[in-house]
Amino acid sequence: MEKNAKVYVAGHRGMVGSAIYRKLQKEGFEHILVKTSSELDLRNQEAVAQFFEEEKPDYVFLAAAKVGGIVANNTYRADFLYENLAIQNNVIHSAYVNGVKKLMFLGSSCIYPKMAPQPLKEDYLLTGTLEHTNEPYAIAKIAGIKMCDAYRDQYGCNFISVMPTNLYGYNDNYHPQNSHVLPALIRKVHEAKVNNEKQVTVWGSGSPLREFLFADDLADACYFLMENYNEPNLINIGTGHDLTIKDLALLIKDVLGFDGELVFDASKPDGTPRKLMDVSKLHALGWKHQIELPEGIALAYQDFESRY
Ligand SMILES: NC(=O)c1ccc[n+]([C@@H]2O[C@H](COP(=O)([O-])OP(=O)(O)OC[C@H]3O[C@@H](n4cnc5c(N)ncnc54)[C@H](OP(=O)(O)O)[C@@H]3O)[C@@H](O)[C@H]2O)c1
Ligand SMILES: C[C@@H]1O[C@H](OP(=O)(O)OP(=O)(O)OC[C@H]2O[C@@H](n3cnc4c(=O)[nH]c(N)nc43)[C@H](O)[C@@H]2O)[C@@H](O)[C@H](O)[C@@H]1O
Repeated sequence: MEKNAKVYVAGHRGMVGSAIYRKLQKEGFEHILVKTSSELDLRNQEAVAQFFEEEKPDYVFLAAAKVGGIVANNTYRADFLYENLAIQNNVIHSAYVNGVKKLMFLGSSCIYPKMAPQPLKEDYLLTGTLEHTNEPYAIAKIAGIKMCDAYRDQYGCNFISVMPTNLYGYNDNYHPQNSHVLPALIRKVHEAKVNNEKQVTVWGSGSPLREFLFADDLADACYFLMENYNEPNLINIGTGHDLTIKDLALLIKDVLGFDGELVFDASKPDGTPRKLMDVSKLHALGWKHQIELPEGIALAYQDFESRY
């Protein structure tokens, strides 16, 4: 990407979008285009078409989406399907109509079959049934991947799809019900500590395994792939390491300095037993993550404390 190119970051206020925005600023890009959802609702096809017609961005990072944890996905099933399909259909099609040089679509590790072999290879897409709790969201993301590849086949568009693992970091969502596990546990452990409570409730059994990548590492990977990856088909982005939810909770207790007990709420869903990404394709290209979990949790906690 030329430093004087016009780069549109859709979702620049979100955890991922803001990390990509920071990365582009650090790399010296002069024309970074951003819009809040109240300035430009990406579900509005006409508004998106007009925006692309007027602005004609050269590159697009599509980091705008309706995003949430397992309970949010399972509660707002229609919204996760409709809003994500609408956003990505409008942005990907308008990018084609207006000759965008390259677009990056962000998917998620939940696109893979619930019981796929681990670690998850990119080829496992559509080889089995999905996890029920986030199936609408996963279907939307799979549609986005297929749309990028179809526009490449028919119109020669250089639209790439990247599949990040579970993410955390600055500007995360700490909503008590709708957030992902890592920010939710930071919030719950913090509140137990400051309120002198003796225990913290962890959803599910604690036995599922999850992989976590710091969002600024993801932004670095997105920049690297925007510069170096021009192929059809998706590419995984992760650390290649995972841990149980129970061990994650114990680590967060340790980093935050809370000595209370963990209590497990079996009424909440476990979701996919494991979704460890095979990141050999990305490593072969020459990219590897930098921030390990203990350091990342400490950084995220500092951010949480500065905002709440
Ligand atoms: N978080 C994770 O663990 C994770 C893991 C894998 C992949 N991803 C992917 O990474 C991307 C970003 O996720 P995130 O965690 O950064 O989410 P986030 O923090 O919730 O940010 C989502 C962003 O999307 C924007 N947005 C939502 N609806 C919109 C609409 N109708 N019109 C315009 N903008 C809209 C929001 O804009 P405003 O702030 O202006 O309202 C917000 O900035 C998504 O594609 C997600 O699937 C996330
Ligand atoms: C990357 C994201 O992965 C998401 O799946 P997924 O990792 O199970 O989503 P999470 O909400 O992060 O849940 C991961 C695991 O953590 C457990 N967990 C324990 N305590 C909590 C808590 O307080 N809050 C939350 N949220 N979970 C908690 C949860 O039951 C589940 O087994 C998908 O729903 C999204 O679509 C997206 O793909």
